[in-house]
Amino acid sequence: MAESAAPIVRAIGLSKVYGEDESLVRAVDEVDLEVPAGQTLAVVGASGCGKSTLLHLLGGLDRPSDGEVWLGGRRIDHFGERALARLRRKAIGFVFQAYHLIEELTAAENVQLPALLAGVSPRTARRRAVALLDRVGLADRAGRLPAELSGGQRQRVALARALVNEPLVVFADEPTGNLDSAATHEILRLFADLRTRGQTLVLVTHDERVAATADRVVSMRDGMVTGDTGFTRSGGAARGNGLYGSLLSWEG
Ligand SMILES: Nc1ncnc2c1ncn2[C@@H]1O[C@H](COP(=O)(O)OP(=O)(O)OP(=O)(O)O)[C@@H](O)[C@H]1O
Repeated sequence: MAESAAPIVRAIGLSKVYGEDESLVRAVDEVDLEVPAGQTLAVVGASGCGKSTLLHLLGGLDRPSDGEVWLGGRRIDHFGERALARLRRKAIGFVFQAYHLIEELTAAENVQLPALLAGVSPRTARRRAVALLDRVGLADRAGRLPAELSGGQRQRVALARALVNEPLVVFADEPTGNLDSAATHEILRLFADLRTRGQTLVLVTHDERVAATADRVVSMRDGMVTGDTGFTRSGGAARGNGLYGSLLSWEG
């Protein structure tokens, strides 16, 4: 079908330059990339090669110096700030190494927050949070503050939060970077579950165990893509609801 042909994430000649003259850094240098619906892409490479910058550009957290970013068939790199913020809130889930949970809010409140900000009713937001915390194995921790949770538990809350608006794509930046191997294993199990459900996922990682779970691994050096396994698994079934619901509501 025509709509399944458009990749969820697409970068064309994507570049980000910092500084100028002698201090000029090509953090991302003319990267072309496509991630079809339902695929998991891992981006690997040495520290400073541009992985996080690439992820930030793809997720609309940062603006490219040159090139194009497309999400769900729409070009987003020249969206205004408000449209970008709305897009991030409704159509993208982010998971960061440092969790970025709000310390004053309980696990359930942290998960609900992006839904409330996206205009979902409190009742629905609460229902989604309960279901997602259950899915990540934390139903019994819903009322705890982040400080009362382990690192692995915090990251599972962050993952539940990333999913609360049924995003088109989840971007994860070193999601296991602060975790021990048991907690890493648990996050990998949840990523595997996401793949089964057809969630498109792009993750940046140093960890070979994490990269090994992806359908495709792209390696970077000096801002450029220097290796690419290509997709090794045919695309999962893209979920109807979240996918098209998110698309339709971007500019709402
Ligand atoms: N705001 C900025 N200003 C100037 N240079 C920057 C900025 N952000 C990143 N850089 C530079 O861009 C390059 C790529 O950085 P980036 O953080 O994307 O790399 P990375 O591969 O994610 O590294 P790490 O694995 O250590 O997180 C580096 O040389 C970095 O110093």
